[in-house]
Amino acid sequence: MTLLKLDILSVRNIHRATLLPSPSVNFIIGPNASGKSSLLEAIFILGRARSFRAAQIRQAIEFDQTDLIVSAQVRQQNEQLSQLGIQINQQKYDIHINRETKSKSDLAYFLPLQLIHPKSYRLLDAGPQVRREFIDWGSFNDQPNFLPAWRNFKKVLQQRNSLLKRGLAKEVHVWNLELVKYGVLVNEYRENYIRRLQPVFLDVCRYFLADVDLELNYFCGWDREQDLLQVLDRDHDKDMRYGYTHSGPHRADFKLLFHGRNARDYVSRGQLKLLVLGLKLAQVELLHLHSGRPVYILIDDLSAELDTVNRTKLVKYLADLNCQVFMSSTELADFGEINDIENYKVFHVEHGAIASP
Ligand SMILES: Nc1ncnc2c1ncn2[C@@H]1O[C@H](COP(=O)(O)OP(=O)(O)OP(=O)(O)O)[C@@H](O)[C@H]1O
Repeated sequence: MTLLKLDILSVRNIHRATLLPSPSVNFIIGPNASGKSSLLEAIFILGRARSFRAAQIRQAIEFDQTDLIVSAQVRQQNEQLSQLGIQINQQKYDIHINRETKSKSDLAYFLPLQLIHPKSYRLLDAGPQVRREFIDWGSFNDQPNFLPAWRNFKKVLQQRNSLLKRGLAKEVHVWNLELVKYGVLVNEYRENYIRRLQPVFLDVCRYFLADVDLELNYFCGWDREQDLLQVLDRDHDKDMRYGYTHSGPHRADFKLLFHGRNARDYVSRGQLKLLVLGLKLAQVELLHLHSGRPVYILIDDLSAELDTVNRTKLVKYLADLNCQVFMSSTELADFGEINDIENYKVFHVEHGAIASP
């Protein structure tokens, strides 16, 4: 799939822009505060109906404007052309794919986006929520049945926690079976995903980091020696006392072991960045391998902390991936040696205006 044409209206300092991107690598360059991240944010909004920088998507609407609009013409794998668009104002959002109204999850499934931006490098050393989101993004794209199981699990968990807070012990017991039913399912999808991701991740890492011993160590959110139902029974008094559910897939996490030790405590910042890139690119590769669905890759501010050799390697790797890539930096030289890359385009951003020479 390829984004053939992109139209942006009122996304931060981009008042109006139209782009005809390369199906391969697109370099976005410009001085600080010119609007490079805003351009990537516009593409992200088109695929996820949210911002990657602001908690409220309406913060991305240009000052003094009421609505933002991002739309695109996409060529699908079967060569069919599709139109998709999103319009957002202070109160609501409208998503359309081929003139039909769609949901956020339809959009996310239609336009799988992998975003790598400065905060992404906190994947391994931030709290577990970001790692669960990482696994869930992969599981969602990998298994169509993951999303309904995950939604049901969330609903049941909320219900159970509300009963715990109200001290309704009998009712809590009734909900345990439902929690186990969906919790076990969510966990199966996640475990299956991590199992298949691991070898792809090792391959990607071998390209960037020679000779490293790496292992993804998944924790499902409860003591695996016991059934989740037994664990809920065991935790019952504690759950009642604190008013929330202590064990279950909502506590899942993973560690990356680097020569047997927790990577985040031992590797250099550059290595940490390469490992996170390895994890994110492994997700792209797996999706591609498994379902043939290409992923759009957005990389904001590539240059920080990677040396020129690794930047050149990364750009070469991305150019060979057969995915459409958009990446930003202040200078073209920040992308390393790009002479061997075929079919790339450069977009200059200045004061919110985007030009391609
Ligand atoms: N809602 C908004 N409406 C208009 N302008 C905005 C809005 N939000 C932010 N801006 C401005 O848009 C400009 C572009 O910001 P952006 O983060 O896209 O720049 P950038 O080129 O990625 O910069 P850097 O290289 O410093 O990361 C900034 O001057 C910012 O203050």
